[in-house]
Amino acid sequence: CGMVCNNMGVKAGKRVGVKGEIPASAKSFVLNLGKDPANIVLHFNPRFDAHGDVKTIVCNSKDKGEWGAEQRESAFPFQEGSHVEIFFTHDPSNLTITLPNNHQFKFPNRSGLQVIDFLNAEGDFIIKSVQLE
Ligand SMILES: C=CCO[C@@H]1O[C@H](CO)[C@@H](O[C@@H]2O[C@H](CO)[C@H](O)[C@H](OCc3cn(Cc4cccc(/C=C\CN=C(N)N)c4)nn3)[C@H]2O)[C@H](O)[C@H]1NC(C)=O
Repeated sequence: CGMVCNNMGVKAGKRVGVKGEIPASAKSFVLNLGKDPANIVLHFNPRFDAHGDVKTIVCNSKDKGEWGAEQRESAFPFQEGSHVEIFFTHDPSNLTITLPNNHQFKFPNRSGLQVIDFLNAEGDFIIKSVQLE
């Protein structure tokens, strides 16, 4: 599995910037943000070709280990074999995700999580830097 960050202490209004490499053979990658692995406020899952989804961002949440309802985004500014930077910020109601082409979308903060302490990457993404600002 990929990199794991704990105790990040990212409060509402602060931003997390994740830089990483997407390999040429990428099918799918995940960035999870939340409190811990069982309490994910945003499961961010761009799918190049996975689970029947093609070039679709699937987002979800996990509360005490239970998945919520999926939300699909049509914007897909990702290419296999590239370097990207993705920004995440949150407030008590929503997370705002800023994608490489500056496209933004929101995902509800279903748990109302105040502080994002946990970040991990799974699948076809090699984290190069995590910036807390
Ligand atoms: C239509 C049939 C029934 O409905 C489907 O049912 C699936 C199973 O429930 C859901 O799928 C699940 O959706 C969840 C979000 O809701 C998570 O994403 C979960 O994955 C959790 C996960 C896996 N991982 C490891 C990982 C992640 C990415 C890549 C790799 C490995 C390599 C790939 N690279 C290659 N091979 N080069 C490994 N981390 N977290 C995913 O299985 C589908 O969305 C859903 N589709 C729809 C339309 O409803």
